[in-house]
Amino acid sequence: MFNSLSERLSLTLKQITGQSKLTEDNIKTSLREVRMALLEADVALPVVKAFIDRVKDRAVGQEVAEALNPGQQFLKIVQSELVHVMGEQNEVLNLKAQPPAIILMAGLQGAGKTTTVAKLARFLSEREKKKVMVVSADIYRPAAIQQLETLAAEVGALFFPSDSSQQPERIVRDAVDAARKQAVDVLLVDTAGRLAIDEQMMAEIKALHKAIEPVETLFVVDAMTGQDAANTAKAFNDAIPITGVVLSKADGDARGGAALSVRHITGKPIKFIGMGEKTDALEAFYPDRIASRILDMGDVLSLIEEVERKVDKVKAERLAGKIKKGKAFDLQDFREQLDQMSNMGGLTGMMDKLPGMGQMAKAGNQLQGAEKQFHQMGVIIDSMTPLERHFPDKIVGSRKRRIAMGSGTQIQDVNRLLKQHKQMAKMFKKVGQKGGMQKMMRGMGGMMGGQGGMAPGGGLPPGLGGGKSPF
Ligand SMILES: Nc1nc2c(ncn2[C@@H]2O[C@H](COP(=O)(O)OP(=O)(O)OP(=O)(O)O)[C@@H](O)[C@H]2O)c(=O)[nH]1
Repeated sequence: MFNSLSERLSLTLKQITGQSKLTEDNIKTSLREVRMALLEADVALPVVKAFIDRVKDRAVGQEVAEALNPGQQFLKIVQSELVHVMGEQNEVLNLKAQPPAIILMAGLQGAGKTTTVAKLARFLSEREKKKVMVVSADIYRPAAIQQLETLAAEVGALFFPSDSSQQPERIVRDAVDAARKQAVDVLLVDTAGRLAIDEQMMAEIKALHKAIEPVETLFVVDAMTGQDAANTAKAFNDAIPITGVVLSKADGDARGGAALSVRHITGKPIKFIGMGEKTDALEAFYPDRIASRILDMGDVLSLIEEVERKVDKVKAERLAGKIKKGKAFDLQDFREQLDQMSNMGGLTGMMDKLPGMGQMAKAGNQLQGAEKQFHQMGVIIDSMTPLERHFPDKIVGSRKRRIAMGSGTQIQDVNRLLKQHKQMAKMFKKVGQKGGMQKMMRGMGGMMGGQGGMAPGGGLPPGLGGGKSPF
């Protein structure tokens, strides 16, 4: 995410770090570099201009903190201006309405509306404990209604059926009635996309807006379209006031132009970012956290939240208890650890959020190689019987060949997995015997489990933002 911008800015800021003093001259060079970095990231020109002016004013002005050197000082100003340009704070959804609170979703074709409706439904029901209903008013693409129905079932939201012979206005009015009768807290309304913002789209959505008076109107834009995303959102907002923007596909956006332009150009906040195709890949938009990611300073808070949400605490506690009691770490335990890691977005997903690791994550090939290997290990373990997973030492040569065949791998892959597991099991045994559990958990960043892994600040190695482990 935002790799190119982050790389460019990190380089620029490194250059100025060596300076003993911030002068008009060396600021000029650095500002030019920052400007170039922003333009290359496809940030809209008025935003770049305003950004550079503010950084310049503050850097040349009276902001000398004694504890900082000029490079750090400059970095601090750039960071706080990045936060400023993205809107300072996270803006939460406004759900204060006579139930159902209605959220109208709009966006261009393929922007990611339907996926975002499903993600939001999941977000609201899982995290906010709301009863959610979804409805599609897209009568032009029958598959869109079906797509929403499937996704609704996946995320456990109520689905209000509609079909392409109906009028969008009728559909949404009926959905509101149904939602009211079923005591639904939030009704999410998916609408048809268009290739561009045209009169027909606006007329239809205006009518819908009038009919249901949504408490939130969210415009979904594809982050990869850069500053165009901000301009499209502005054009839409000029016709119907939106309450916020959802930036989809931010996971594939190396530039960051949309994230940095939307607020300034539209005056509206980005409320969420889409970070993948799956229904759990939605993050609330925090300007300060995104600024840290852009500057490769990590986003430890998001990582901790993710650990808390995604790590299966029951399994992690069970493993911690097992090891403390000196019981064997078997292949089933190993499999569960692989699953936990994959839930966390794999190695690359985690690295991206650790300070200073962004560049490493970008170097990516090795990481991707490791991810592939983890995936392969999972498949191999799945091809074993429960007994084999529990007693891997008993797996004989002929079974290894069958396991390799069953998992589409080679016998040497199976051997490698068994060897790696043996080493891990040995380490766990030693740790269990010596009561060195705490030390090991701390060393492993607590990701492998135990109470410490789940506590805020305990999920990361000290020095990487995790602070003291509660162990
Ligand atoms: N990588 C990634 N892909 C996404 C994200 N959000 C949506 N997509 C993908 O983008 C494509 C289009 O998403 P849809 O949700 O169907 O888009 P839409 O706006 O409803 O499309 P129309 O109904 O045709 O206007 C799908 O392949 C989604 O899986 C995201 O945050 N990250």
